Amino acid sequence: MNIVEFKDVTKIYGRKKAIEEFSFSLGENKITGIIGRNGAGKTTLLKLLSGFLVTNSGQIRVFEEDPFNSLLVSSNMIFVDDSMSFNPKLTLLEILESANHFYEKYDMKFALDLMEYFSLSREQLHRNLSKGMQSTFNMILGIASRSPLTILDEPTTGMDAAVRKDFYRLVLKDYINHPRNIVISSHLLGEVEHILEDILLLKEGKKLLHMPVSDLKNYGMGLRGEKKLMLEFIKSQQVYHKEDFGDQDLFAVVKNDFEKKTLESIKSQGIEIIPLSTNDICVHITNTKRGDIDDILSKNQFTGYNKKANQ
Ligand SMILES: Nc1ncnc2c1ncn2[C@@H]1O[C@H](COP(=O)(O)OP(=O)(O)OP(=O)(O)O)[C@@H](O)[C@H]1O
Repeated sequence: MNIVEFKDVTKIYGRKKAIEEFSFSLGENKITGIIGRNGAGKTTLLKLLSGFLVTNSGQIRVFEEDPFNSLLVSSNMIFVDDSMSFNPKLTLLEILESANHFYEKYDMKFALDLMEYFSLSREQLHRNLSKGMQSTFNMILGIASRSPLTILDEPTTGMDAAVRKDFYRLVLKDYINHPRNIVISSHLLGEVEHILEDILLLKEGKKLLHMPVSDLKNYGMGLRGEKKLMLEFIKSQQVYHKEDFGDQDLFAVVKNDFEKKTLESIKSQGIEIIPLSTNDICVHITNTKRGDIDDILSKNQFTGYNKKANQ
């Protein structure tokens, strides 16, 4: 059974289409990464999924219901992000107690053990915690809920490196012991990919791909060779990125839908095949800019910003 179904979903803020004709589904018990650059639409997608936002068009089903105003969805789902707000008078213990009351599978002992491990005092108020400690507490609240649909929106914001490491280990181990659907958004695939099974990649509100992380490794590849030869070869390919490499060569990132014999033929012509990391593949296929940061730097290094000329 699919836990989540999106069919042609569009969400517009003013004139901005944050999510556009988006369709995907999530089966049972997986860790899925929602990956995309800043502004790609990750948070909007997760808020639609959680029933916090209504669509402009299209259909969403979560546990076979429209998530908006659904008690079934809210009691089986937890949404964790760094802007969670609580009654300011409640202590951390009281917040956990109310979650324990609401969520059927809540593991209060686990939550309290984690609080102790991360040096969070039960008597503290949430608003008095540092940013990183708030994220840590929110993560404890979310993981201990054991919600069938656990949504973590950029959960590591503000956490230091050691806490991040513990966080990823905790999510993975707890998921193995208590399988459920965990959806994590991030703009850093490299940081989360070791705990993900599937990746849903967004670009400018649209779905670019949804596949097992292991398949993403072969989705794109780097090619380098003599410029003229390369330009001739890549003109019939889907090219995500190209840049000069020295005076003579060109480097390009292309979609990998080549047959084995084509690869052998290009190698024999002197084009080198360069394997890319999944993170590099994501960066290149979600790139929206023309040129790169070096172009801006080289344009500005001698002149600087001339206020008068620009007035
Ligand atoms: N409440 C809003 N009103 C108007 N525009 C919005 C609103 N929320 C989001 N947007 C716009 O919708 C687009 C998608 O935003 P969203 O927050 O979903 O992206 P994101 O992928 O989560 O970004 P980030 O990684 O920077 O958090 C952006 O262009 C953003 O400016």
